[in-house]
Amino acid sequence: MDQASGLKQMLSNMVGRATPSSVVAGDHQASSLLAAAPAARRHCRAIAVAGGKGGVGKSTVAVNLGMSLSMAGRDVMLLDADMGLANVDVMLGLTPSRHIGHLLDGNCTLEELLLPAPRGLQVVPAGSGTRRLAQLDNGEHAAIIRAFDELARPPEFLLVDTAAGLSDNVTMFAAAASEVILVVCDEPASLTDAYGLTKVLSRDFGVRRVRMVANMVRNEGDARALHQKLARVSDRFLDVVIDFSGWVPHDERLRQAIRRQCAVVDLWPSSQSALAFKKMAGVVDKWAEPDRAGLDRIAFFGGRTVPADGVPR
Ligand SMILES: Nc1ncnc2c1ncn2[C@@H]1O[C@H](COP(=O)(O)OP(=O)(O)OP(=O)(O)O)[C@@H](O)[C@H]1O
Repeated sequence: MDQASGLKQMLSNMVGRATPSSVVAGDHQASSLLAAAPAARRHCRAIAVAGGKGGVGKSTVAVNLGMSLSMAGRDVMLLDADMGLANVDVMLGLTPSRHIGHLLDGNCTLEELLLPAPRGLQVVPAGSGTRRLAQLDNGEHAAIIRAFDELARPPEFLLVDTAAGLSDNVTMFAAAASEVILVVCDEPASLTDAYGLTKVLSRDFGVRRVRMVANMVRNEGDARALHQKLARVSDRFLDVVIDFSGWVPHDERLRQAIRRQCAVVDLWPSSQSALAFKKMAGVVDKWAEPDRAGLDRIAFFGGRTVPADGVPR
């Protein structure tokens, strides 16, 4: 067994045995957006938003992309996976009374954790200032992943806002997701950290494709140049494709929205950054179904679909 298969097997085993008693399927809060869902079966997919470096805009992209998909009529959850240093709830002005630690301790179900955010988005908060959450072991990460996979009615999209760095906290969630968005900005440390994360995901977890989003750039030319820099090195040394999946301009409106604890796509939908997120959501919505081969049960929703009647198969 090679290293990647060994790790996958290990994670798979953990997923199989680590579910806390509280992590059970229950009633999913009805989403009014379902009315907008097409009659066809809806696919459920998890998208990890990562980047390696701190401060590059991972949470910003996760929140605004998630809300843009929600505004387009999709059923979207956002998991704040920056355990112990959560900030999605702060960015959106939400006041959670419970967090993922309560789920792991068996004190609530995942459904009870869901916090309604504006525009139909549902947020799963991670605790802040909680050392225990910052030190979760892989069994606990696996239990969180499994809780989503056991939802009676999974969402169409789960956005997972990951932490900075290369810890298991990041790699577990990114490896379980069907897609990884790599947020990169035009700084050497952002490029090297993004490359480092891609290397670990490809070498140790068999990830074969990541999607790069350039953030805080001046224009599309700069964004594509940034992508070229990263793709050139990874083409040479790694067995992974880095797709260009969009760019977000540096936008003072976005900063102002954050200060007001709002998503810019909600507060100023005509701003440059909001338009970029809207366009990105259109691209993400059209991504082909991920190839789940070899991912076994380490899965946020692997292969699951929900038909328009809401009854999972
Ligand atoms: N497109 C943008 N235009 C202007 N400012 C931005 C943009 N994207 C992000 N920022 C600024 O960068 C800050 C950091 O963004 P964010 O918190 O999303 O980064 P992060 O990668 O999630 O950080 P961490 O790893 O520390 O959680 C934001 O508070 C915001 O002020």
